[in-house]
Amino acid sequence: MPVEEFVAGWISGAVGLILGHPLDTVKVLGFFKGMSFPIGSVAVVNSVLFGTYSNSLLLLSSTSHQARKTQPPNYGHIFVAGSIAGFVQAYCLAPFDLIKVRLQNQTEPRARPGVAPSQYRGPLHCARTILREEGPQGLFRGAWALVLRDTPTLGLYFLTYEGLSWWLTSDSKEPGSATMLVAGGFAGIISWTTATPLDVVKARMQMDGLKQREYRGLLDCMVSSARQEGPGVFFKGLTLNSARAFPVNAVTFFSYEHLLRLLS
Ligand SMILES: CN(C)C(=N)NCCC[C@H](N)C(=O)O
Repeated sequence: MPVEEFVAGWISGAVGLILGHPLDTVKVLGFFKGMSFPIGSVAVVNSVLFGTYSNSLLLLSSTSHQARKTQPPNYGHIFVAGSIAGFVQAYCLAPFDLIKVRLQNQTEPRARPGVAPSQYRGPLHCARTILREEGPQGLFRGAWALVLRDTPTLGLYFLTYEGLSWWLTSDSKEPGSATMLVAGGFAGIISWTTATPLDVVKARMQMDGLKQREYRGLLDCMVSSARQEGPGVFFKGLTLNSARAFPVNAVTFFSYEHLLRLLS
């Protein structure tokens, strides 16, 4: 199994996250809060994402990453391989994403005189508190919403990247850096636009375990959110998601492709 895609995915994920974390935290609350933690986790999850995608595509279409640049694989294979990767990485991502959202939602990162201290002192304390108060399943709160959010949208993510790359590159040539940046950026925007409704539901399910449980499940969360706030509630954060998705994923694919060329 080629492992260079896992290594390139790991490093490119870290590079993309650093660029996008401030906007991601503004979407949830604050700025560079809680970035140290997702750097390690999102980089690993990105490694799982790109490594699983590339090896699934190799199994489905028997074309290696290098060969795919001269002969385009079947777009159906790309979508299925991307969806498989989306499903697998969502389970790896779930506990890390939950801790990130809980930390980002804290208004007071450090105790101040006269202000009630935040519930979590950091990622490890957050994980220990969730395990103690909500049990092991507490670390997977919102996991189903994450799986439903990422499985189809990551199929679309890789389909957009491969399709645009192929369309922007003249025959039998390797995609240039500008193509990687543009195709990666649009892959990010299109996938995050379609992911936003379930991204909203996921964040609500992840915060639900904090105090008294408000939702009886994923469907109840969707129905009561729409009933209380109108269908527009599912597009909260769309602008921020899209604004951060272009640069983050442009840089992610750019660094991934160039690292692969170095490593293989
Ligand atoms: C729509 N979704 C969930 C995605 N496109 N995920 C894959 C890209 C993740 C990238 N590190 C980012 O934060 O945008």
